[in-house]
Amino acid sequence: MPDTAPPAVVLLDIEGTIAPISFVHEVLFPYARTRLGGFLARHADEPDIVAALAELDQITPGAPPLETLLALMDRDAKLAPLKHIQGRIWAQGFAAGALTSDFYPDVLPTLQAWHAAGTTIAIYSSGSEQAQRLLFRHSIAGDRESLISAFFDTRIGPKREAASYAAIARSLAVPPGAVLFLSDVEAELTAAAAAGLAVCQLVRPADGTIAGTTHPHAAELTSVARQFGLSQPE
Ligand SMILES: CSCCC(=O)C(=O)COP(=O)(O)O
Ligand SMILES: [Mg+2]
Repeated sequence: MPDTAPPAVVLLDIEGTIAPISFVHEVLFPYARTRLGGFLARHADEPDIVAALAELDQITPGAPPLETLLALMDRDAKLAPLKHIQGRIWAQGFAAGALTSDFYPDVLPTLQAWHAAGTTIAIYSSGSEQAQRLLFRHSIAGDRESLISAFFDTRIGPKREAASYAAIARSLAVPPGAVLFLSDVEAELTAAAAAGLAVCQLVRPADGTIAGTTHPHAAELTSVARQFGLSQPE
């Protein structure tokens, strides 16, 4: 057992941490990409889409929105307006039953055990808050959104900047040291550690993640639970 108290809050990344990279890149991203043109044709006059396109226009002034969004998708840009539009398209896919979220097998049972033990669980992903909620609502085990107390996206700040993690701890009203952040990306963990969070890298064999040398690592959430004194699923 670890000699420090278990974290009060576990903050989790999505892609590569709780959901396979292949699901995000081979299912979600293509789903949004192929429907983007039709979506814009039907929804470009809705207030949230007008706002997202206006934000994009500040990045690439005067460029056609469809071309800009496709180019941003091609380089996997983690920009809030792109993420908002992807989230809106995925919402239609989930509602139609064309999409079901894919979590690693250890994820939902372990989150359930942590939640039952009173650990606060929060998400921090580049995906929009709406998209994050959809993922939990449409799990293969049914609606699991209630496991999660807070959802953070890049509106709170970039994932590779320490200030974002300090802002998340403030928003959760806990000291940074009470939060354990889990991600597959070393640069995100380094930023979180600089803000005073405890961190652990998820090194998922299925994703081919390479363990860094700086932070503790684990192949599954059950191993995270062992290392940090959190509950185990039954
Ligand atoms: C429904 S969540 C989609 C995740 C996403 O859009 C993405 O870019 C992955 O980013 P993460 O910060 O979770 O690695
Ligand atoms: Mg990730």
